[in-house]
Amino acid sequence: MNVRPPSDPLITNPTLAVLGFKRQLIYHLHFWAFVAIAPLILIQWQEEHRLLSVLLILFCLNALLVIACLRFRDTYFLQGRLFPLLAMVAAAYSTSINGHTGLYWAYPAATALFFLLPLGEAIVSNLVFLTVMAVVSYHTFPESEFWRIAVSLGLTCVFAMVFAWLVGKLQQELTRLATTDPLTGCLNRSQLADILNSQIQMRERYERVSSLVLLDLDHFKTLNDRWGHQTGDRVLKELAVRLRKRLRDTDQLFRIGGEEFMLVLPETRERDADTLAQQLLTSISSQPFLDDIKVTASASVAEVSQGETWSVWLNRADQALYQAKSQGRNQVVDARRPSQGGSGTPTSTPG
Ligand SMILES: Nc1nc2c(ncn2[C@@H]2O[C@H](COP(=O)(O)OP(=O)(O)OP(=O)(O)O)[C@@H](O)[C@H]2O)c(=O)[nH]1
Repeated sequence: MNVRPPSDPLITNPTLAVLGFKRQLIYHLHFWAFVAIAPLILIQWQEEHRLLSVLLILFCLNALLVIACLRFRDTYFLQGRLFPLLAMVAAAYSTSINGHTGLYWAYPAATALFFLLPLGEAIVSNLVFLTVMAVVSYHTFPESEFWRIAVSLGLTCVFAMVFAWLVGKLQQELTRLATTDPLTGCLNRSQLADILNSQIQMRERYERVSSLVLLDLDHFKTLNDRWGHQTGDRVLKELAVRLRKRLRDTDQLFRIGGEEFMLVLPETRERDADTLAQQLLTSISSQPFLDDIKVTASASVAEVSQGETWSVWLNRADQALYQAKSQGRNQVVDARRPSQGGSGTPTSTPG
């Protein structure tokens, strides 16, 4: 898991907000576990439980390393795998030699697993842990107590699992809500910079070329005025469906303004993006929306160029779209390259 911390306290990217939450959780679990466990090293050492003391020393060292890596290197040391392993082994061993005083630690250990490991891994680890604890308890405590321990520890695991599962689902749902446009289901602007930047990196590192298409409905204000805002909304919804039908799984569709959409097309040269844009404009103009509303759109195409930033790339596409509008609409204009002077290249107008 990448746990790069958000440097800006006013985060606008939902993915970064979730990473920030996970980072805090990992940080606090390790910090407070360290505070609670460190004194026990001395106590167990004085009681001549050397092996347990060594396990606790390893646990505390791991906690310190995780905290230091998060703080100074923005990485998650060994992906948090050592905490659950050491906590489970130490709790089981401590129960076998200390009885109840060791058993108490099994409860926080079982709970912590669900917040540190991916859910599937946490469930498997906890099943192993429960089995080990059941065997140890069976040999350490009277039978009546063994059942109480098995059921109460099992119930603790179920509660923690349900809670962690729901928090995970809530995170996913909130991220989805924050990254998509509720009307059309397209991506909104929140991840625009990240996604364009990732295409730029593909260009810089692997010479893989992506293009973007901006598409804007023509005279949408007139449509709204004539048919009403709700009908306008339904047209936008239908437009998103038509666009999505024509795209590949790897393409991404954004709604970046009222009636303006952006398509990010990985591994696509300007020529092919232009062909696609032409086909999209034809599919919009040739078939009326909601059965009898005729609509046209204008589009621009821009292939990413060496060394440009996402905002320059988008700005080139914007200029070309402006040109398509000013030249009469219902047409595609290819953006001029940074090295080229003059204006963009108009391509054919759909029939
Ligand atoms: N129905 C609906 N209308 C919207 C929404 N968002 C923005 N609009 C409207 O879209 C219209 C955009 O108008 P303009 O920017 O003038 O663009 P246009 O009329 O399409 O003109 P050109 O782009 O120059 O062809 C405005 O009337 C906005 O109110 C929306 O979510 N639903």
